[in-house]
Amino acid sequence: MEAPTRDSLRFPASQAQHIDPYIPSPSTPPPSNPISKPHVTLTFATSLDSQLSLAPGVQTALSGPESKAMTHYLRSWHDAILIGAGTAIADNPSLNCRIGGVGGYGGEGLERQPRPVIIDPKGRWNVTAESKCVQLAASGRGKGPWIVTFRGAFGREDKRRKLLESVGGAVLEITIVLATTNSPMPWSMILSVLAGNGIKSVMIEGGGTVINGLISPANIREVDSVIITIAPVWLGKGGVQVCPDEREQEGNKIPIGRLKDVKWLPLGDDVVLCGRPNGS
Ligand SMILES: NC(=O)C1=CN([C@@H]2O[C@H](COP(=O)(O)OP(=O)(O)OC[C@H]3O[C@@H](n4cnc5c(N)ncnc54)[C@H](OP(=O)(O)O)[C@@H]3O)[C@@H](O)[C@H]2O)C=CC1
Ligand SMILES: Nc1nc(O)c(N)c(N[C@@H]2O[C@H](COP(=O)(O)O)[C@@H](O)[C@H]2O)n1
Repeated sequence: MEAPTRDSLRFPASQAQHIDPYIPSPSTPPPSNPISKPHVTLTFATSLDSQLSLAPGVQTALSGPESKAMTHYLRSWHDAILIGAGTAIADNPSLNCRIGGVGGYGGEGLERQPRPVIIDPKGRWNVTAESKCVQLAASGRGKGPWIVTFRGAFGREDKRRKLLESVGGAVLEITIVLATTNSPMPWSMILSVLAGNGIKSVMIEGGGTVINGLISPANIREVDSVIITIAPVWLGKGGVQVCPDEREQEGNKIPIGRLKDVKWLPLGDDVVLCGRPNGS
């Protein structure tokens, strides 16, 4: 293995040992046989007022350097990293792993680089050769992105499809009859498409629509573990909030859910909360 590059990140083993039980890592490798659903780690950074960013469409740095390194450690142990179209458009993200020793940052080829996956049912993301994740794939520092979409959103001749394919990415199409054109894709279907394409573990990073959808009672069973960075900052009203729809039972409001196997890990100025949804 080559030496890690100067711009690579490092996450110490003394901290990684607390995270490893929640992810498919050396101590808990994924199964070798084909699976119907990948391991799902839901992971994001939030403010003290439960917000992901200052405003819709705005990227906001919340994680400090230590928790950012933790996120890249997670990226190094998942086959894929998934975001919604809103995040792809707002952030122009890299979606690669910059931990020293992985492919492109001192390691061989694309070893332990996650596959970027963007949920874009209507083909809203204007991915170009200048998009960061495309540039990284073209220069061997990340895998080509996959877009999961409805059949027809990207035509056969759509130049975005050809661009993705030229860097090892793809458009994965779902054919399904939904109640309305705005109905969400069922998460079970998204995850089964990923499993069918060899993905055994996926970390889902956001944004608000994706997270609130996954922590709703209908979908929370799809989530295996939750790793949340909490930054010591209030962003104020008007940001992108993590707050799922309320839940009622026999006319009374009840909690959406609670985590079990909880661990709190201070990392720099932030604290990282690990847990598993009760029932998973
Ligand atoms: N702090 C953090 O850790 C993170 C912060 N962010 C921030 O979050 C914000 C973006 O959040 P948001 O605007 O809610 O966008 P999202 O990234 O959640 O994307 C939402 C869009 O993705 C598509 N989508 C999501 N789920 C589904 C589904 N089940 N089926 C079909 N389509 C789906 C829809 O596209 P369509 O509308 O075309 O149907 C939807 O409008 C940005 O400001 C970003 O910076 C993002 C990630 C992490
Ligand atoms: N862990 C974390 N902390 C923050 O403060 C963030 N804003 C995010 N955002 C997520 O990371 C993506 C950007 O990552 P790259 O460095 O460009 O690879 C962004 O798209 C969000 O998914 N995450």
